[in-house]
Amino acid sequence: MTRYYMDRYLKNQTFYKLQSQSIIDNPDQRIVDDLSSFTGTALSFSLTLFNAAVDLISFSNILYGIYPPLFVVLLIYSIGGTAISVFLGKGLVTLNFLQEKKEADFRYGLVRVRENAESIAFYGGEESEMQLLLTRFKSAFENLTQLLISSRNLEFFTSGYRYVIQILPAAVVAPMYFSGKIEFGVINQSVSAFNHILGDFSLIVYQFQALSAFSAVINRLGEFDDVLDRSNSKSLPDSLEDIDIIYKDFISSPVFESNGLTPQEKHETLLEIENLILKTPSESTLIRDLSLAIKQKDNLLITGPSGSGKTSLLRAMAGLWKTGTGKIIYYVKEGEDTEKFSSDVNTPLINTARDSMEDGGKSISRKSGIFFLPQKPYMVLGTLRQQLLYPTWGDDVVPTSDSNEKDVLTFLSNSDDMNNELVKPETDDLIKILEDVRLGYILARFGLDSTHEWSSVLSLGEQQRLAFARLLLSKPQLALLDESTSALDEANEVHLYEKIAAEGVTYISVGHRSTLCDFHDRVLRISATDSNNEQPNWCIEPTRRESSLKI
Ligand SMILES: Nc1ncnc2c1ncn2[C@@H]1O[C@H](COP(=O)(O)OP(=O)(O)OP(=O)(O)O)[C@@H](O)[C@H]1O
Repeated sequence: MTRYYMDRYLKNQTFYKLQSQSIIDNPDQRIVDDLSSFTGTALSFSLTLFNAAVDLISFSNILYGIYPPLFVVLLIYSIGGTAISVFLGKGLVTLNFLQEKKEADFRYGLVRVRENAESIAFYGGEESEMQLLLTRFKSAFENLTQLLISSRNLEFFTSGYRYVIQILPAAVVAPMYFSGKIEFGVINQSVSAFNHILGDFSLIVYQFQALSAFSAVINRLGEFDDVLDRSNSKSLPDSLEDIDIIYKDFISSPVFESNGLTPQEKHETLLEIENLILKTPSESTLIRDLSLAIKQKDNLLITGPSGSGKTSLLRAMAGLWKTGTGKIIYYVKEGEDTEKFSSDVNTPLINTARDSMEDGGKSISRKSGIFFLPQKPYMVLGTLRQQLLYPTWGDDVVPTSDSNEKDVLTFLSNSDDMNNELVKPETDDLIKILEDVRLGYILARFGLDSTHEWSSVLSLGEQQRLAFARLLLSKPQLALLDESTSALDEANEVHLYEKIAAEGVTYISVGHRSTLCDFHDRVLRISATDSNNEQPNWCIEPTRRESSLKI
């Protein structure tokens, strides 16, 4: 079940949608704790139910044989008891549900302190953190108090229910003994049979607290399941308003003659954007009517004031945001995704991003030789080698310490071959790449195979260079760089751009620095939208480098 839920959670960028739109609380807790309680409790309840059924069949015969009315009274008593306990304990389901949520919120608060330890320490924010955490803890504690009070009331009833009835079998059967109808041993026999049947009929009363916790778990899992289904469902059509991401065969891409200087050289288009209107999820327009084409080695710089929508444009290109209209067309090299793209040049197979991503839930970048470097460098948990191989050779990110482990837990291993096009780099290649991005010195410090908290032990600039090392290893056709050199000095910035250009990677960068113009051919300037003005809020200009080439 864990594998099944994680699969759907990571498919189609569902984890991103859940997080960015705050659709559901604590999915991690649902996958770890709720699944564990669900399977454990479901198993133990099934066994209890089975035991009760066998018990009931065996002892009903005995009791019914001794005195049938006793059996009927017992049945009525347990039905009444069940109804009262359901009435008394009905609040427990909600309280258990909230308890799970509040404890998970508290735990998440502590995780955030751990993850942002340095920033909090710099701010000296211990007191505020303490207050925030105490608020969360208090909320969980108060809910637990309510839960205990409700449980106590229910427990009073359950105990009374259990003991008050004990006198009944003896009281009913004893006169029969004194009148000589039955033998003495039958009194004991009837008390024992009575108690067994009472236990079987009173399953709900005795297990009410466990059952209410179980229903809270079922509610949380059900809610999670619905959200995952909605996010992954093929049957849900994208609204007509959505941005379409389309893949076409690279061969079908329009061929452009390059700028008059080298007429014999031809450049294929890698990306076309047609009439794109980009909106935030809250529907405010960021970019109006954008159309552009990116051909090979035609590097574009996107600039504009903070908050104008530069990163959002990359989000739309990555398929993370779909709000708006228009088309984003990628021309993918033949063979990059042979099972999906027709080799027939005349009838190139077109897929929307939705269809494409349904196939094993792979992201756009994984499918089509496109590499995104996000604004916040991301360091995976693991060794330096795993940092470098991420995400292109993602199956190597999880080391198996025990060679038998894979055979035993086959259902846990990922059968998808993540990238069979590219040859996996050897140790020497990794060392060379580190030196290429001027990170050779961290090898001496950490080695390739020791595990560290990389986002703490590496500076931001080092993490950005490591991200470039990943890019260079993946050798994509097109790289989308979101302020990915913002923490670097100019010398390193120049060096990295020269490296990716030398690898023949076409790139689109987002950035504010004027020095970036030197590595790009055109600039797309986005300005803030004005609700009174329906004109496009962007323009494309050649950079100084491009202008000087023309002169
Ligand atoms: N999940 C979201 N829901 C609603 N609005 C959002 C969301 N994420 C970002 N925005 C808004 O969209 C606008 C554009 O954000 P974006 O991150 O694209 O800006 P940017 O141009 O890259 O800015 P910067 O240069 O500061 O990085 C901002 O006004 C931001 O507040």
